[in-house]
Amino acid sequence: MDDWGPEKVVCVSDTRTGMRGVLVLDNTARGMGKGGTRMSPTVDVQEIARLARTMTWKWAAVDLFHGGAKAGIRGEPGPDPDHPERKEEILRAFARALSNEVPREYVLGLDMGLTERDAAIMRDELGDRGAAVGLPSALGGVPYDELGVTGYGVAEATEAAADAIGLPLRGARVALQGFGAVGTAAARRLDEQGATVVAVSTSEGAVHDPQGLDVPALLKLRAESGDACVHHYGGEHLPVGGELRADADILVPAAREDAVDEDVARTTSARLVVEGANLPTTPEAKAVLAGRGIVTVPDFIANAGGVVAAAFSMDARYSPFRPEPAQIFTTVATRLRANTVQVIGESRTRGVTPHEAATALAQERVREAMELRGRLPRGAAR
Ligand SMILES: NC(=O)c1ccc[n+]([C@@H]2O[C@H](COP(=O)([O-])OP(=O)(O)OC[C@H]3O[C@@H](n4cnc5c(N)ncnc54)[C@H](O)[C@@H]3O)[C@@H](O)[C@H]2O)c1
Repeated sequence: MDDWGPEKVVCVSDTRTGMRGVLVLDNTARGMGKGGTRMSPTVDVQEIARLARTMTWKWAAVDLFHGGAKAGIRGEPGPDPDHPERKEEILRAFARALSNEVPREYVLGLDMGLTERDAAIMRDELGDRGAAVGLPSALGGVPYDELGVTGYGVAEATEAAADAIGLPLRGARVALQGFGAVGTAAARRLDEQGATVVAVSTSEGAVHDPQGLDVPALLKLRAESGDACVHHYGGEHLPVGGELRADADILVPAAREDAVDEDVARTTSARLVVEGANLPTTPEAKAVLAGRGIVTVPDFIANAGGVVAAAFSMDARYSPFRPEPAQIFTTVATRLRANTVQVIGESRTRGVTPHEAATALAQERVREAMELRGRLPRGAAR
């Protein structure tokens, strides 16, 4: 709890189904609270409050008018063989318990542990078309991962950042960690942009070719055999993590947290790191990269494509028309490019890291909105 928020915390429970959950509205100065709904056995108020705060900064950094919020349901998200209806009962109980807040103050959505089908159930329970986003496409939802919106945005941010540091993307060598929803879409777009993708990994291993991998062939193998695609691709194979040490101009960690550690930061040949995953660089590594003059595009700037798509879904809730993917892609490209250039510029002028610059920018935007709405704490400097 501080001057930013949270504005409202609602804990809910239901003894009949055993449902326990929480909704946190963090800061709504720039617009109504929006953030996904997660289900995990360890959810607690503090975790959801922290994630809601992250959403406050994420929306402000991408300059879209929503505020920070997040919701969580405590429970096993997987199927319960002894009680197959249990998850649905819990989801319905959770949605009912929040009927005062949803959809006026919060819209249910997807995060860890929930699927599109779960979003459909919660929307059904509240009987309001506006109650949830993240719906299956048969109900008008936007399939972000299928479209590859986030990875596309990562590639657009990469091109803008490369331009900003005087490194033409055409011909630049890119090493990519992770070949899932984000990694595949980033690789596809980077290939279209003329970059040379020299290394790609999945949890099964990595493939490497200093002359450039055949990205369309790898994408085809990925569609056929998932993460095992790396075993079916010819050429040089590296162990998991080898891709981060490959000779490259640009590093795109798009798989997991803390992948770029101090050792990678000290030895990488890259001039640019673009964070496709959430929190892929340790704080120590960030400091080392900054010290070596290697520019990092922060996660909440580079992977905000999903957030932009979520904004379109929010807008489309009461419309009978499906949001047009072409319009989403254009907005993702324009916004993420502009934000990347602005954050790199500010980090140079202020002499701070891009992460610090991005956070400061987001905080200034929220502060300005609070001031305009008369929400600054008494005595705060105006
Ligand atoms: N999907 C989105 O729209 C989105 C939006 C914002 C942020 N993110 C973040 O991006 C990251 C990736 O998400 P995703 O949706 O692509 O997940 P995903 O599950 O679709 O794919 C993850 C990929 O990473 C690989 N991987 C896992 N551990 C690895 C390791 N140690 N080394 C190499 N590869 C490894 C997996 O094999 C898989 O190919 C996560 O941090 C996620 O939070 C995703």
